[in-house]
Amino acid sequence: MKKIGIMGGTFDPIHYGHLMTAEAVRDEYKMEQVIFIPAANPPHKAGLTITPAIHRFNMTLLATCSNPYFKVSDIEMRRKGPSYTIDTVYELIKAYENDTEFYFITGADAVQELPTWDRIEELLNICQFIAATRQGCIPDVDAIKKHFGTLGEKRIHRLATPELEISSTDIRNRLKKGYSIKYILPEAVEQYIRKEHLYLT
Ligand SMILES: Nc1ncnc2c1ncn2[C@@H]1O[C@H](COP(=O)(O)OP(=O)(O)OP(=O)(O)O)[C@@H](O)[C@H]1O
Ligand SMILES: O=C(O)c1ccc[n+]([C@@H]2O[C@H](COP(=O)([O-])O)[C@@H](O)[C@H]2O)c1
Repeated sequence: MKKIGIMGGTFDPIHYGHLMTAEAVRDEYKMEQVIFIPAANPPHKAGLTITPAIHRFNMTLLATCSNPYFKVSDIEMRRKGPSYTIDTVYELIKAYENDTEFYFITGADAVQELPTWDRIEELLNICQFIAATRQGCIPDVDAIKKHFGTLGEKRIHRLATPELEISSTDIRNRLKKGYSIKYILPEAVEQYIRKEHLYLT
Protein backbone atom coordinates (compact mmCIF):
# COMPACT_ATOMS: atom_id res chain seq x y z
CA MET A 1 0.00 0.00 0.00
CA LYS A 2 1.44 3.39 -1.02
CA LYS A 3 1.09 6.18 1.51
CA ILE A 4 0.52 9.70 0.24
CA GLY A 5 0.30 12.72 2.54
CA ILE A 6 -1.91 15.70 1.78
CA MET A 7 -0.85 19.00 3.33
CA GLY A 8 -3.77 21.36 2.75
CA GLY A 9 -3.65 24.95 3.84
CA THR A 10 -4.19 28.57 3.00
CA PHE A 11 -0.40 29.09 3.00
CA ASP A 12 -0.73 32.86 3.20
CA PRO A 13 2.27 32.67 3.30
CA ILE A 14 3.78 29.17 3.71
CA HIS A 15 6.35 28.97 6.55
CA TYR A 16 8.72 26.57 8.32
CA GLY A 17 5.90 25.36 10.64
CA HIS A 18 4.10 23.88 7.62
CA LEU A 19 7.29 22.50 6.07
CA MET A 20 8.71 20.94 9.21
CA THR A 21 5.37 19.33 10.10
CA ALA A 22 4.96 17.82 6.63
CA GLU A 23 8.51 16.46 6.63
CA ALA A 24 8.23 15.01 10.15
CA VAL A 25 5.00 13.19 9.23
CA ARG A 26 6.41 11.95 5.92
CA ASP A 27 9.47 10.58 7.63
CA GLU A 28 7.58 8.90 10.48
CA TYR A 29 4.96 7.30 8.19
CA LYS A 30 7.45 6.54 5.39
CA MET A 31 5.25 8.27 2.84
CA GLU A 32 6.11 8.24 -0.86
CA GLN A 33 5.06 11.85 -1.30
CA VAL A 34 3.42 14.80 0.40
CA ILE A 35 1.19 16.91 -1.83
CA PHE A 36 0.86 20.54 -0.75
CA ILE A 37 -2.52 21.87 -1.81
CA PRO A 38 -3.12 25.60 -1.46
CA ALA A 39 -6.85 26.06 -0.81
CA ALA A 40 -8.36 28.41 -3.39
CA ASN A 41 -11.34 29.24 -1.14
CA PRO A 42 -10.66 27.85 2.36
CA PRO A 43 -14.10 26.90 3.75
CA HIS A 44 -13.44 28.27 7.24
CA LYS A 45 -11.94 31.52 6.02
CA ALA A 46 -14.90 32.70 3.92
CA GLY A 47 -15.27 36.46 4.20
CA LEU A 48 -11.64 37.01 5.20
CA THR A 49 -9.27 38.78 2.81
CA ILE A 50 -6.73 36.32 1.47
CA THR A 51 -3.96 36.73 -1.09
CA PRO A 52 -4.79 35.61 -4.65
CA ALA A 53 -4.30 31.86 -4.98
CA ILE A 54 -1.67 32.19 -7.72
CA HIS A 55 0.72 33.99 -5.31
CA ARG A 56 0.10 31.40 -2.56
CA PHE A 57 0.70 28.63 -5.10
CA ASN A 58 3.96 30.23 -6.33
CA MET A 59 5.26 30.69 -2.77
CA THR A 60 4.39 27.06 -1.96
CA LEU A 61 6.30 25.92 -5.05
CA LEU A 62 9.37 27.98 -4.09
CA ALA A 63 9.26 26.65 -0.51
CA THR A 64 9.01 22.99 -1.43
CA CYS A 65 11.15 22.60 -4.57
CA SER A 66 14.28 21.45 -2.72
CA ASN A 67 12.51 18.43 -1.21
CA PRO A 68 12.15 15.52 -3.67
CA TYR A 69 9.24 14.10 -1.65
CA PHE A 70 7.20 17.30 -1.83
CA LYS A 71 4.86 18.17 -4.66
CA VAL A 72 2.44 21.11 -5.12
CA SER A 73 -0.97 20.71 -6.68
CA ASP A 74 -3.31 23.32 -8.17
CA ILE A 75 -6.24 20.92 -7.90
CA GLU A 76 -8.26 23.27 -5.68
CA MET A 77 -7.42 26.32 -7.80
CA ARG A 78 -9.05 24.61 -10.76
CA ARG A 79 -12.37 24.15 -8.88
CA LYS A 80 -14.96 26.82 -8.21
CA GLY A 81 -16.67 27.32 -4.85
CA PRO A 82 -15.42 26.44 -1.35
CA SER A 83 -12.35 24.17 -1.35
CA TYR A 84 -13.88 21.20 0.42
CA THR A 85 -11.31 18.54 1.23
CA ILE A 86 -13.67 15.70 0.38
CA ASP A 87 -13.93 16.88 -3.25
CA THR A 88 -10.13 17.07 -3.41
CA VAL A 89 -9.63 13.57 -2.00
CA TYR A 90 -12.13 12.09 -4.46
CA GLU A 91 -10.19 13.72 -7.32
CA LEU A 92 -6.90 12.34 -5.97
CA ILE A 93 -8.35 8.85 -5.61
CA LYS A 94 -9.26 8.95 -9.31
CA ALA A 95 -5.77 10.15 -10.28
CA TYR A 96 -3.72 7.69 -8.18
CA GLU A 97 -3.43 3.91 -8.29
CA ASN A 98 -5.86 1.73 -6.33
CA ASP A 99 -3.34 0.66 -3.70
CA THR A 100 -2.89 4.21 -2.34
CA GLU A 101 -3.82 5.31 1.18
CA PHE A 102 -4.25 9.07 1.69
CA TYR A 103 -3.38 10.85 4.94
CA PHE A 104 -4.48 14.44 5.49
CA ILE A 105 -1.96 16.30 7.66
CA THR A 106 -3.21 19.03 9.97
CA GLY A 107 -1.99 20.98 12.95
CA ALA A 108 -3.63 19.82 16.17
CA ASP A 109 -5.56 23.12 16.31
CA ALA A 110 -7.15 22.54 12.90
CA VAL A 111 -8.16 18.99 13.82
CA GLN A 112 -10.37 20.37 16.61
CA GLU A 113 -12.62 21.79 13.90
CA LEU A 114 -13.09 18.48 12.09
CA PRO A 115 -16.71 18.00 13.26
CA THR A 116 -17.63 21.11 11.23
CA TRP A 117 -16.03 19.92 7.99
CA ASP A 118 -18.15 19.08 4.96
CA ARG A 119 -19.30 15.41 4.80
CA ILE A 120 -16.73 14.61 7.47
CA GLU A 121 -17.75 10.99 8.18
CA GLU A 122 -17.61 10.18 4.47
CA LEU A 123 -14.21 11.92 4.33
CA LEU A 124 -12.85 9.86 7.25
CA ASN A 125 -13.79 6.73 5.35
CA ILE A 126 -11.67 7.64 2.34
CA CYS A 127 -8.80 9.46 4.04
CA GLN A 128 -7.04 9.18 7.39
CA PHE A 129 -6.00 12.20 9.44
CA ILE A 130 -2.74 12.93 11.20
CA ALA A 131 -2.85 15.68 13.81
CA ALA A 132 0.57 17.13 14.50
CA THR A 133 0.99 18.83 17.86
CA ARG A 134 1.60 22.53 17.69
CA GLN A 135 2.85 25.02 20.25
CA GLY A 136 0.31 27.34 21.81
CA CYS A 137 -2.66 25.05 21.52
CA ILE A 138 -3.64 22.35 23.96
CA PRO A 139 -4.48 19.53 21.62
CA ASP A 140 -7.43 17.41 22.63
CA VAL A 141 -7.09 14.94 19.80
CA ASP A 142 -8.46 12.13 21.97
CA ALA A 143 -11.76 13.99 22.42
CA ILE A 144 -12.03 14.39 18.66
CA LYS A 145 -11.29 10.70 18.11
CA LYS A 146 -14.01 9.83 20.62
CA HIS A 147 -16.43 12.20 18.95
CA PHE A 148 -16.29 10.02 15.83
CA GLY A 149 -16.40 6.71 17.74
CA THR A 150 -14.78 3.68 16.09
CA LEU A 151 -14.18 5.65 12.89
CA GLY A 152 -12.22 8.26 14.85
CA GLU A 153 -10.22 5.65 16.77
CA LYS A 154 -9.15 3.98 13.53
CA ARG A 155 -8.73 6.94 11.19
CA ILE A 156 -7.46 9.89 13.27
CA HIS A 157 -3.90 9.71 14.53
CA ARG A 158 -1.79 12.00 16.62
CA LEU A 159 1.90 12.61 16.07
CA ALA A 160 4.18 14.69 18.25
CA THR A 161 6.30 16.75 15.87
CA PRO A 162 8.93 19.41 16.59
CA GLU A 163 7.02 22.52 17.54
CA LEU A 164 7.65 25.84 15.85
CA GLU A 165 5.67 28.78 17.14
CA ILE A 166 5.10 30.32 13.72
CA SER A 167 1.85 31.38 12.07
CA SER A 168 1.04 33.05 8.78
CA THR A 169 -0.94 35.67 10.72
CA ASP A 170 2.16 36.63 12.67
CA ILE A 171 4.24 36.85 9.48
CA ARG A 172 1.65 39.12 7.83
CA ASN A 173 1.58 41.34 10.93
CA ARG A 174 5.37 41.54 11.03
CA LEU A 175 5.47 42.62 7.38
CA LYS A 176 2.82 45.30 7.94
CA LYS A 177 4.86 46.70 10.83
CA GLY A 178 8.14 46.49 8.92
CA TYR A 179 9.70 43.82 11.16
CA SER A 180 12.09 41.15 9.90
CA ILE A 181 10.68 37.81 8.75
CA LYS A 182 14.06 36.15 8.30
CA TYR A 183 14.49 32.52 9.49
CA ILE A 184 10.76 31.86 9.88
CA LEU A 185 10.13 31.03 6.24
CA PRO A 186 12.36 30.10 3.28
CA GLU A 187 14.46 32.93 1.85
CA ALA A 188 13.01 32.43 -1.63
CA VAL A 189 9.51 33.02 -0.21
CA GLU A 190 10.67 36.23 1.46
CA GLN A 191 12.18 37.39 -1.86
CA TYR A 192 8.90 36.61 -3.64
CA ILE A 193 6.91 38.55 -1.02
CA ARG A 194 9.20 41.58 -1.41
CA LYS A 195 9.18 41.40 -5.23
CA GLU A 196 5.39 41.22 -5.40
CA HIS A 197 4.90 43.77 -2.58
CA LEU A 198 2.64 41.38 -0.64
CA TYR A 199 1.30 41.96 2.88
CA LEU A 200 2.11 45.64 3.06
CA THR A 201 -1.43 46.77 3.95
N1 LIG B 1 3.63 26.32 13.19
C1 LIG B 1 2.89 25.29 12.77
N2 LIG B 1 3.20 24.03 13.17
C2 LIG B 1 2.44 22.97 12.77
N3 LIG B 1 1.35 23.05 11.97
C3 LIG B 1 0.99 24.27 11.55
C4 LIG B 1 1.73 25.45 11.91
N4 LIG B 1 1.13 26.52 11.35
C5 LIG B 1 0.07 26.03 10.67
N5 LIG B 1 -0.03 24.70 10.78
C6 LIG B 1 -1.04 23.81 10.17
O1 LIG B 1 -0.92 23.92 8.77
C7 LIG B 1 -2.21 23.83 8.14
C8 LIG B 1 -2.45 25.02 7.25
O2 LIG B 1 -2.42 26.16 8.06
P1 LIG B 1 -2.60 27.65 7.51
O3 LIG B 1 -2.16 27.75 6.08
O4 LIG B 1 -3.95 28.16 7.82
O5 LIG B 1 -1.45 28.38 8.38
P2 LIG B 1 -1.55 29.27 9.68
O6 LIG B 1 -0.16 29.65 10.06
O7 LIG B 1 -2.38 28.57 10.72
O8 LIG B 1 -2.33 30.53 9.08
P3 LIG B 1 -3.15 31.70 9.74
O9 LIG B 1 -2.29 32.27 10.85
O10 LIG B 1 -3.35 32.66 8.60
O11 LIG B 1 -4.44 31.10 10.24
C9 LIG B 1 -3.23 23.71 9.30
O12 LIG B 1 -3.53 22.33 9.48
C10 LIG B 1 -2.47 24.26 10.49
O13 LIG B 1 -2.93 23.69 11.72
O1 LIG C 1 -13.57 20.42 3.77
C1 LIG C 1 -13.86 21.18 4.70
O2 LIG C 1 -15.02 21.35 5.11
C2 LIG C 1 -12.73 21.98 5.35
C3 LIG C 1 -12.97 22.87 6.39
C4 LIG C 1 -11.90 23.59 6.93
C5 LIG C 1 -10.61 23.40 6.44
N1 LIG C 1 -10.42 22.52 5.43
C6 LIG C 1 -9.08 22.32 4.87
O3 LIG C 1 -8.11 22.27 5.91
C7 LIG C 1 -6.88 22.83 5.45
C8 LIG C 1 -6.41 23.87 6.45
O4 LIG C 1 -7.32 24.94 6.41
P1 LIG C 1 -6.92 26.40 6.97
O5 LIG C 1 -8.17 27.21 6.82
O6 LIG C 1 -6.49 26.18 8.39
O7 LIG C 1 -5.80 26.89 6.11
C9 LIG C 1 -7.17 23.39 4.06
O8 LIG C 1 -6.75 22.42 3.12
C10 LIG C 1 -8.67 23.51 4.02
O9 LIG C 1 -9.24 23.41 2.73
C11 LIG C 1 -11.42 21.81 4.88
